Amino acid sequence: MIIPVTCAIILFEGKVLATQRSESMNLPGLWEFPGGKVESGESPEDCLHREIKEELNIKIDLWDRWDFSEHSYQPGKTIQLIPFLASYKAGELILSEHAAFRWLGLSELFEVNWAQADIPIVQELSRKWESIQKNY
Ligand SMILES: Nc1nc2c([nH]c(=O)n2[C@@H]2O[C@H](COP(=O)(O)OP(=O)(O)OP(=O)(O)O)[C@@H](O)[C@H]2O)c(=O)[nH]1
Repeated sequence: MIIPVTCAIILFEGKVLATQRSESMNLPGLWEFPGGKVESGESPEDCLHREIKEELNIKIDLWDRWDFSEHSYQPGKTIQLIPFLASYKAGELILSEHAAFRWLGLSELFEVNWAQADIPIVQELSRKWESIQKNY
C-alpha cells in the first residue's frame, strides 16, 4: 500500500519551518515538514492548504512541487511524501497537534531528528538553499 502524504517546506525570513510530532502522533518526537495524508478526491495542493490551516492556523502560498520521497516504516506500507516549497502568508502560528516548532537556518537544518522520509528532502533543501533564498 502506498500512502500519499503532502508536506510544506515553509520559508520565512531566510528560515524554514520544522515541526515536532507529539506523543499522540505516529513517530513521536521526530521532526517533519507539516502536512498530512491526501484524502480521496483531493488534490495534493488542496490537502496541504487544509492540513496547514488545521495544524498550524496559518495560510501559505505554494510555489513549487518537488519529487516525492518514498519510505517504508513498516512492511507493506509505504509513505510517498510529496514536498511543496511554500512561503508563509498570514495568520498567527498556533500548534494544534505538534509538540513544538522551530525556524531553522541553513546551518541548523540537521540539528533536529528528522523522520526518515524527510531526510532526502532536507538534503535537497540544503543543496538548493542559496538559490531558493534568492528567488523567494
Ligand atoms: N505530515 C507529514 N507526515 C510525515 C512526514 N514525514 C513522514 O514520514 N510522515 C509520515 O506520514 C504520515 C502522515 O500522517 P499524518 O498523521 O501527518 O497525517 P494525517 O493527519 O492526515 O493522518 P491521520 O488523520 O491518519 O492522523 C505519518 O505516518 C507520518 O509519520 C512529514 O514530513 N510530514
